[in-house]
Amino acid sequence: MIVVENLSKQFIRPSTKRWSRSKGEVVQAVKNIGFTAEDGKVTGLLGANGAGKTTTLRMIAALLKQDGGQILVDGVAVHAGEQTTQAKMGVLSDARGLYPRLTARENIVYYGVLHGMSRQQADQRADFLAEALDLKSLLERRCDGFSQGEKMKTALARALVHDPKNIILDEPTNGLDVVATRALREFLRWLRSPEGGSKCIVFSTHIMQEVERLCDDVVVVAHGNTVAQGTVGQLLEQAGETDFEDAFVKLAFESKAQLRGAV
Ligand SMILES: Nc1ncnc2c1ncn2[C@@H]1O[C@H](COP(=O)(O)OP(=O)(O)OP(=O)(O)O)[C@@H](O)[C@H]1O
Repeated sequence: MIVVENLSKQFIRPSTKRWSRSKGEVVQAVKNIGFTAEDGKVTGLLGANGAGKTTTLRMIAALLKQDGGQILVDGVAVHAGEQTTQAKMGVLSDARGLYPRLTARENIVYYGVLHGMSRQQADQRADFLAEALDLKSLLERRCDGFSQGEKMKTALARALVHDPKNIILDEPTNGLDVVATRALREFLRWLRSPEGGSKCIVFSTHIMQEVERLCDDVVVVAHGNTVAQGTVGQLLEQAGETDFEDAFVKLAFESKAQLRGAV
């Protein structure tokens, strides 16, 4: 289970003016994000471009230090760069970061060994994940030259090699065709089921269909803030709409205008 409370993060974007004395522009990427993602559920972070989804997921994954707020993963506080919570999490970030000279299997096994698995265990797990993600024909190929979708599937298998209880996915269907997207959706449904281990899955997206088809719970993020959380049905009701896209636009953009006005 992942609990996020009052999360905030700003960046300084360096000045583009060569002789400027200013340190740069302050970008408040995350202002106040909070939500709970439960075990056995798929929680979707839904927001427009630049809403703060990736920044939030990177803080949950302990890849980036927050300025304020707290994150608990299975009751343990996340501290950026520390291993404590990383072992409990599988993270697929936007920078897929595979080693191009290694085969898909070597990439997956290497990661497993880093997580304390024996080579044999990691090898067996690579076979299992390759079967589940339709990756078998790629396992012994070097990642150099993989298509976007092939890279994504390999990176996903690598993120799941140590069978983590919590799974963080940043736009996982990016670059996947319709067949691969369906297969991934099926696999995520299995992971959240009791047979698949009742995993806690959090993923970011701006694709409405994905949210409607997969998410048990949706967190609407706008302009660095959580503006709504609930099931698709609850959000439709809250917005007074029958179409989910209309509901999202209402919740995200009308709240965004209000939040901007409040600053
Ligand atoms: N390292 C950084 N330096 C400066 N600004 C940043 C940095 N990382 C993110 N930002 C800014 O923070 C804001 C939120 O970015 P973030 O990537 O979290 O949004 P997002 O919701 O994931 O967007 P998208 O759907 O387009 O990926 C954006 O305005 C972005 O330009």
